[in-house]
Amino acid sequence: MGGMSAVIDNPAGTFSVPIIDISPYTGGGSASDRAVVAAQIDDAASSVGFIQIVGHEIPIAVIDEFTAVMDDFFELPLEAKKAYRTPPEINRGYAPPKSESLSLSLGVEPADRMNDFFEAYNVGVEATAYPELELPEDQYASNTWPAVDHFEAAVSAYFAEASRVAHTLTRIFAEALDLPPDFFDGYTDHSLDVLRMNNYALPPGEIELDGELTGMGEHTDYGIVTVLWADQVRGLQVLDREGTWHDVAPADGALLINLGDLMARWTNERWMSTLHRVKPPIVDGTIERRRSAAFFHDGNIDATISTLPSCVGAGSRYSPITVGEHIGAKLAGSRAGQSNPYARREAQRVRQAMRRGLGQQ
Ligand SMILES: O=C(O)CCC(=O)C(=O)O
Ligand SMILES: [Fe+2]
Repeated sequence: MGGMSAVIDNPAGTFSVPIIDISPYTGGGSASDRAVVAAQIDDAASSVGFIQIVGHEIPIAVIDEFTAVMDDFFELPLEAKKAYRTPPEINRGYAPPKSESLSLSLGVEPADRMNDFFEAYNVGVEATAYPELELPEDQYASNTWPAVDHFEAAVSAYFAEASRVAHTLTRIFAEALDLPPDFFDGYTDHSLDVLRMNNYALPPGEIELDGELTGMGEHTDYGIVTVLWADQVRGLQVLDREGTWHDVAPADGALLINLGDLMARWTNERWMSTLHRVKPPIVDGTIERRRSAAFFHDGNIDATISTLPSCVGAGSRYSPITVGEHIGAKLAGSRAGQSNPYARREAQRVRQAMRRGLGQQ
């Protein structure tokens, strides 16, 4: 297939990402209102793995200020942005276009290894936030803040809100999985959380368009749950259980959430860590700019994730793993170009979808 091909439209009525109002948990609802939300989450997590949430109560002003400083940063010249690069093993700061390959986080080798054209800026939880715990400073690394007016304050304000939403979600998950309400607290009280701000844009003439170029390669997210803010420019695609990719964009005011690998491991795949990717949205032969921000709630680095007793069923598909081991192998794939040998199940699904979907790339 020569050149870049178009993104497919969703076949009408066959796939949708459910919208769930979580206000009974954020605003105080009755036990029965909450039980309804938990049941909806269980259903969506089992069938799609991507959910739109409303009632999250992140103030619009926080989101507006956050996206404005994100834009201010990405508008800087490339050389200025590169001053904020960090070594691949430190998941912080600026990542230029084509410096990462998400499909290597799955052990799927793309033809041209580093072909994801998104650029990103990462901030995360620092070891100094928990002085009594002596957390490893390479994973809980210090943030670098770019010299952009108001950036640190606006990003930190959004980070705190996204973190609150992620913790609320784990409360809902506990109820949905018939666990004690505080079940996840002991796994997430110094959670290794990272906010990745993504910008998908190609400066004219800078990067050759070829058949391999992609916005962000197919991947599953690594942790417990991702809270994803995205603008409404198309590009994000989600793989359904039958192996078909579908365009997904958030409804007005909604945040997308998706479950990561650790939740799939915990639930023995009762809940799905859904494969997704970002295709370049091409309008009149040029790539339309798109932005997103993924808040990854990954759990305590020293927590061990073993299949929940209620989900073992006929046997567990996964052996216990620590959050640190799992996230380390994933990041070595995406950021340092070392193909992840542990993601055989996900890689197999991607290859199957590639074979089945040759006409729909
Ligand atoms: O840009 C998007 O909508 C998705 C981003 C994403 O999947 C990620 O950062 O892990
Ligand atoms: Fe993702």
